[in-house]
Amino acid sequence: MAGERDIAIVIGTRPEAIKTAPLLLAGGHHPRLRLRLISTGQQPDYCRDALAEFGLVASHLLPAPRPGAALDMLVGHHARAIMRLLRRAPPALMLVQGDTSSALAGALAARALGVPLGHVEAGLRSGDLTAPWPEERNRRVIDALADLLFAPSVRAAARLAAEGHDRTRIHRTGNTGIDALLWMRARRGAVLHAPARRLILFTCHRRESFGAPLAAICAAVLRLAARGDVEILCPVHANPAAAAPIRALLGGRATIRLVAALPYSAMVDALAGAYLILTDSGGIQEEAAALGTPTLVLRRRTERPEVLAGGVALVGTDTDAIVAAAERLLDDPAHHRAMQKPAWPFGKGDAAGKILDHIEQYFSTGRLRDRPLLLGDDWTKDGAPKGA
Ligand SMILES: CC(=O)N[C@@H]1[C@@H](OP(=O)(O)OP(=O)(O)OC[C@H]2O[C@@H](n3ccc(=O)[nH]c3=O)[C@H](O)[C@@H]2O)O[C@H](CO)[C@@H](O)[C@@H]1O
Repeated sequence: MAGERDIAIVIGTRPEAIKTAPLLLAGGHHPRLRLRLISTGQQPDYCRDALAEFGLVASHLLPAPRPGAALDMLVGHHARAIMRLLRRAPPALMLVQGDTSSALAGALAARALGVPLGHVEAGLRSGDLTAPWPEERNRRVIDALADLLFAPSVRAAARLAAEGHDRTRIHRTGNTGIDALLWMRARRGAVLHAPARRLILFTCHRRESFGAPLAAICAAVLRLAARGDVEILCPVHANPAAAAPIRALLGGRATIRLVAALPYSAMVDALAGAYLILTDSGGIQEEAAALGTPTLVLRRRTERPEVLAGGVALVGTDTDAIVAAAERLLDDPAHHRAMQKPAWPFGKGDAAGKILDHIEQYFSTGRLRDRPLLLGDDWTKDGAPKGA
């Protein structure tokens, strides 16, 4: 259509597919923006399956890197492939989501092509470059390269301002992961809680968990499984570095179900129906907070401290600490009820529409808003969030 702006969205992994789906759904019939998805091939099957859950297909699938390529080699591989695809007809704007190698590659390619860049989920920080690695590094670099910073929370927007980013580029939109969660929940049936044996949903796939931390986490899971009053469901990530030890340590137990990665629809059912969630995932922290499912985060650090006010607790990777926190939730109904508090620090599911509005404004005014978004009823004069 004449006058349409071409927006290229780069994705590479399952969470990126899930978190960009709402943008495609919201922008599907936009009169002035034409959105298309470029899948880098970092996790092609996960992306294809996750998009299919929303009735979506990527417009382009780039050649996958050779198996076993080192993580930082992926960035160069994906960036070159993106530039080869776009250099003859660069888009009006590129969007990347989150903090993966594909997201960093998309940001570098946008800069090399001279194309404006938007970052969805900008400003998440753990404050530790080693945890999570390389995501903390990736998102800091992407934010330094981006023209539009879509912050998922008040804290993330404040962090960007504190880092000196131009406040007129910072837009507090909420996270599209909540849009995806609510979209899927609206299409699923009522939540079925297992009356007799309570469901514990367990996922673990982060690089910094590999080795001793993962062994300690699995030792905690085995102790909980031995109680006899819980059923543990563990969707095993395709990454062999996570899958092999989990299968070796947890396989063959009657009360532990190891399954392949769940379709997003089934995952949302499990998140809503679980009595307790044990996870080192990032997105699941946001989803669990919104659903009010008590969750123990199996990490040293989280870039989502906003969720810790509700029913999500950071417990680390020590076996005894995980067992103690889980058993308190299993044996103290009042404590479990107190943790069943939905919290919405990452928005109410309208982030995609806000992002598209800001993109349109960027094009229509040719520059960003005059009045920095950070001043207003949520913010003090020096840009700190009120009550933070
Ligand atoms: C440092 C960090 O935290 N970075 C995060 C990381 O994503 P993550 O840690 O959230 O990754 P996963 O846990 O793999 O995916 C989670 C999604 O997948 C769904 N799911 C899970 C298991 C399954 O069997 N079936 C599913 O459907 C689940 O409900 C959820 O929506 O990278 C993203 C992209 O850059 C970032 O945005 C995000 O901050």
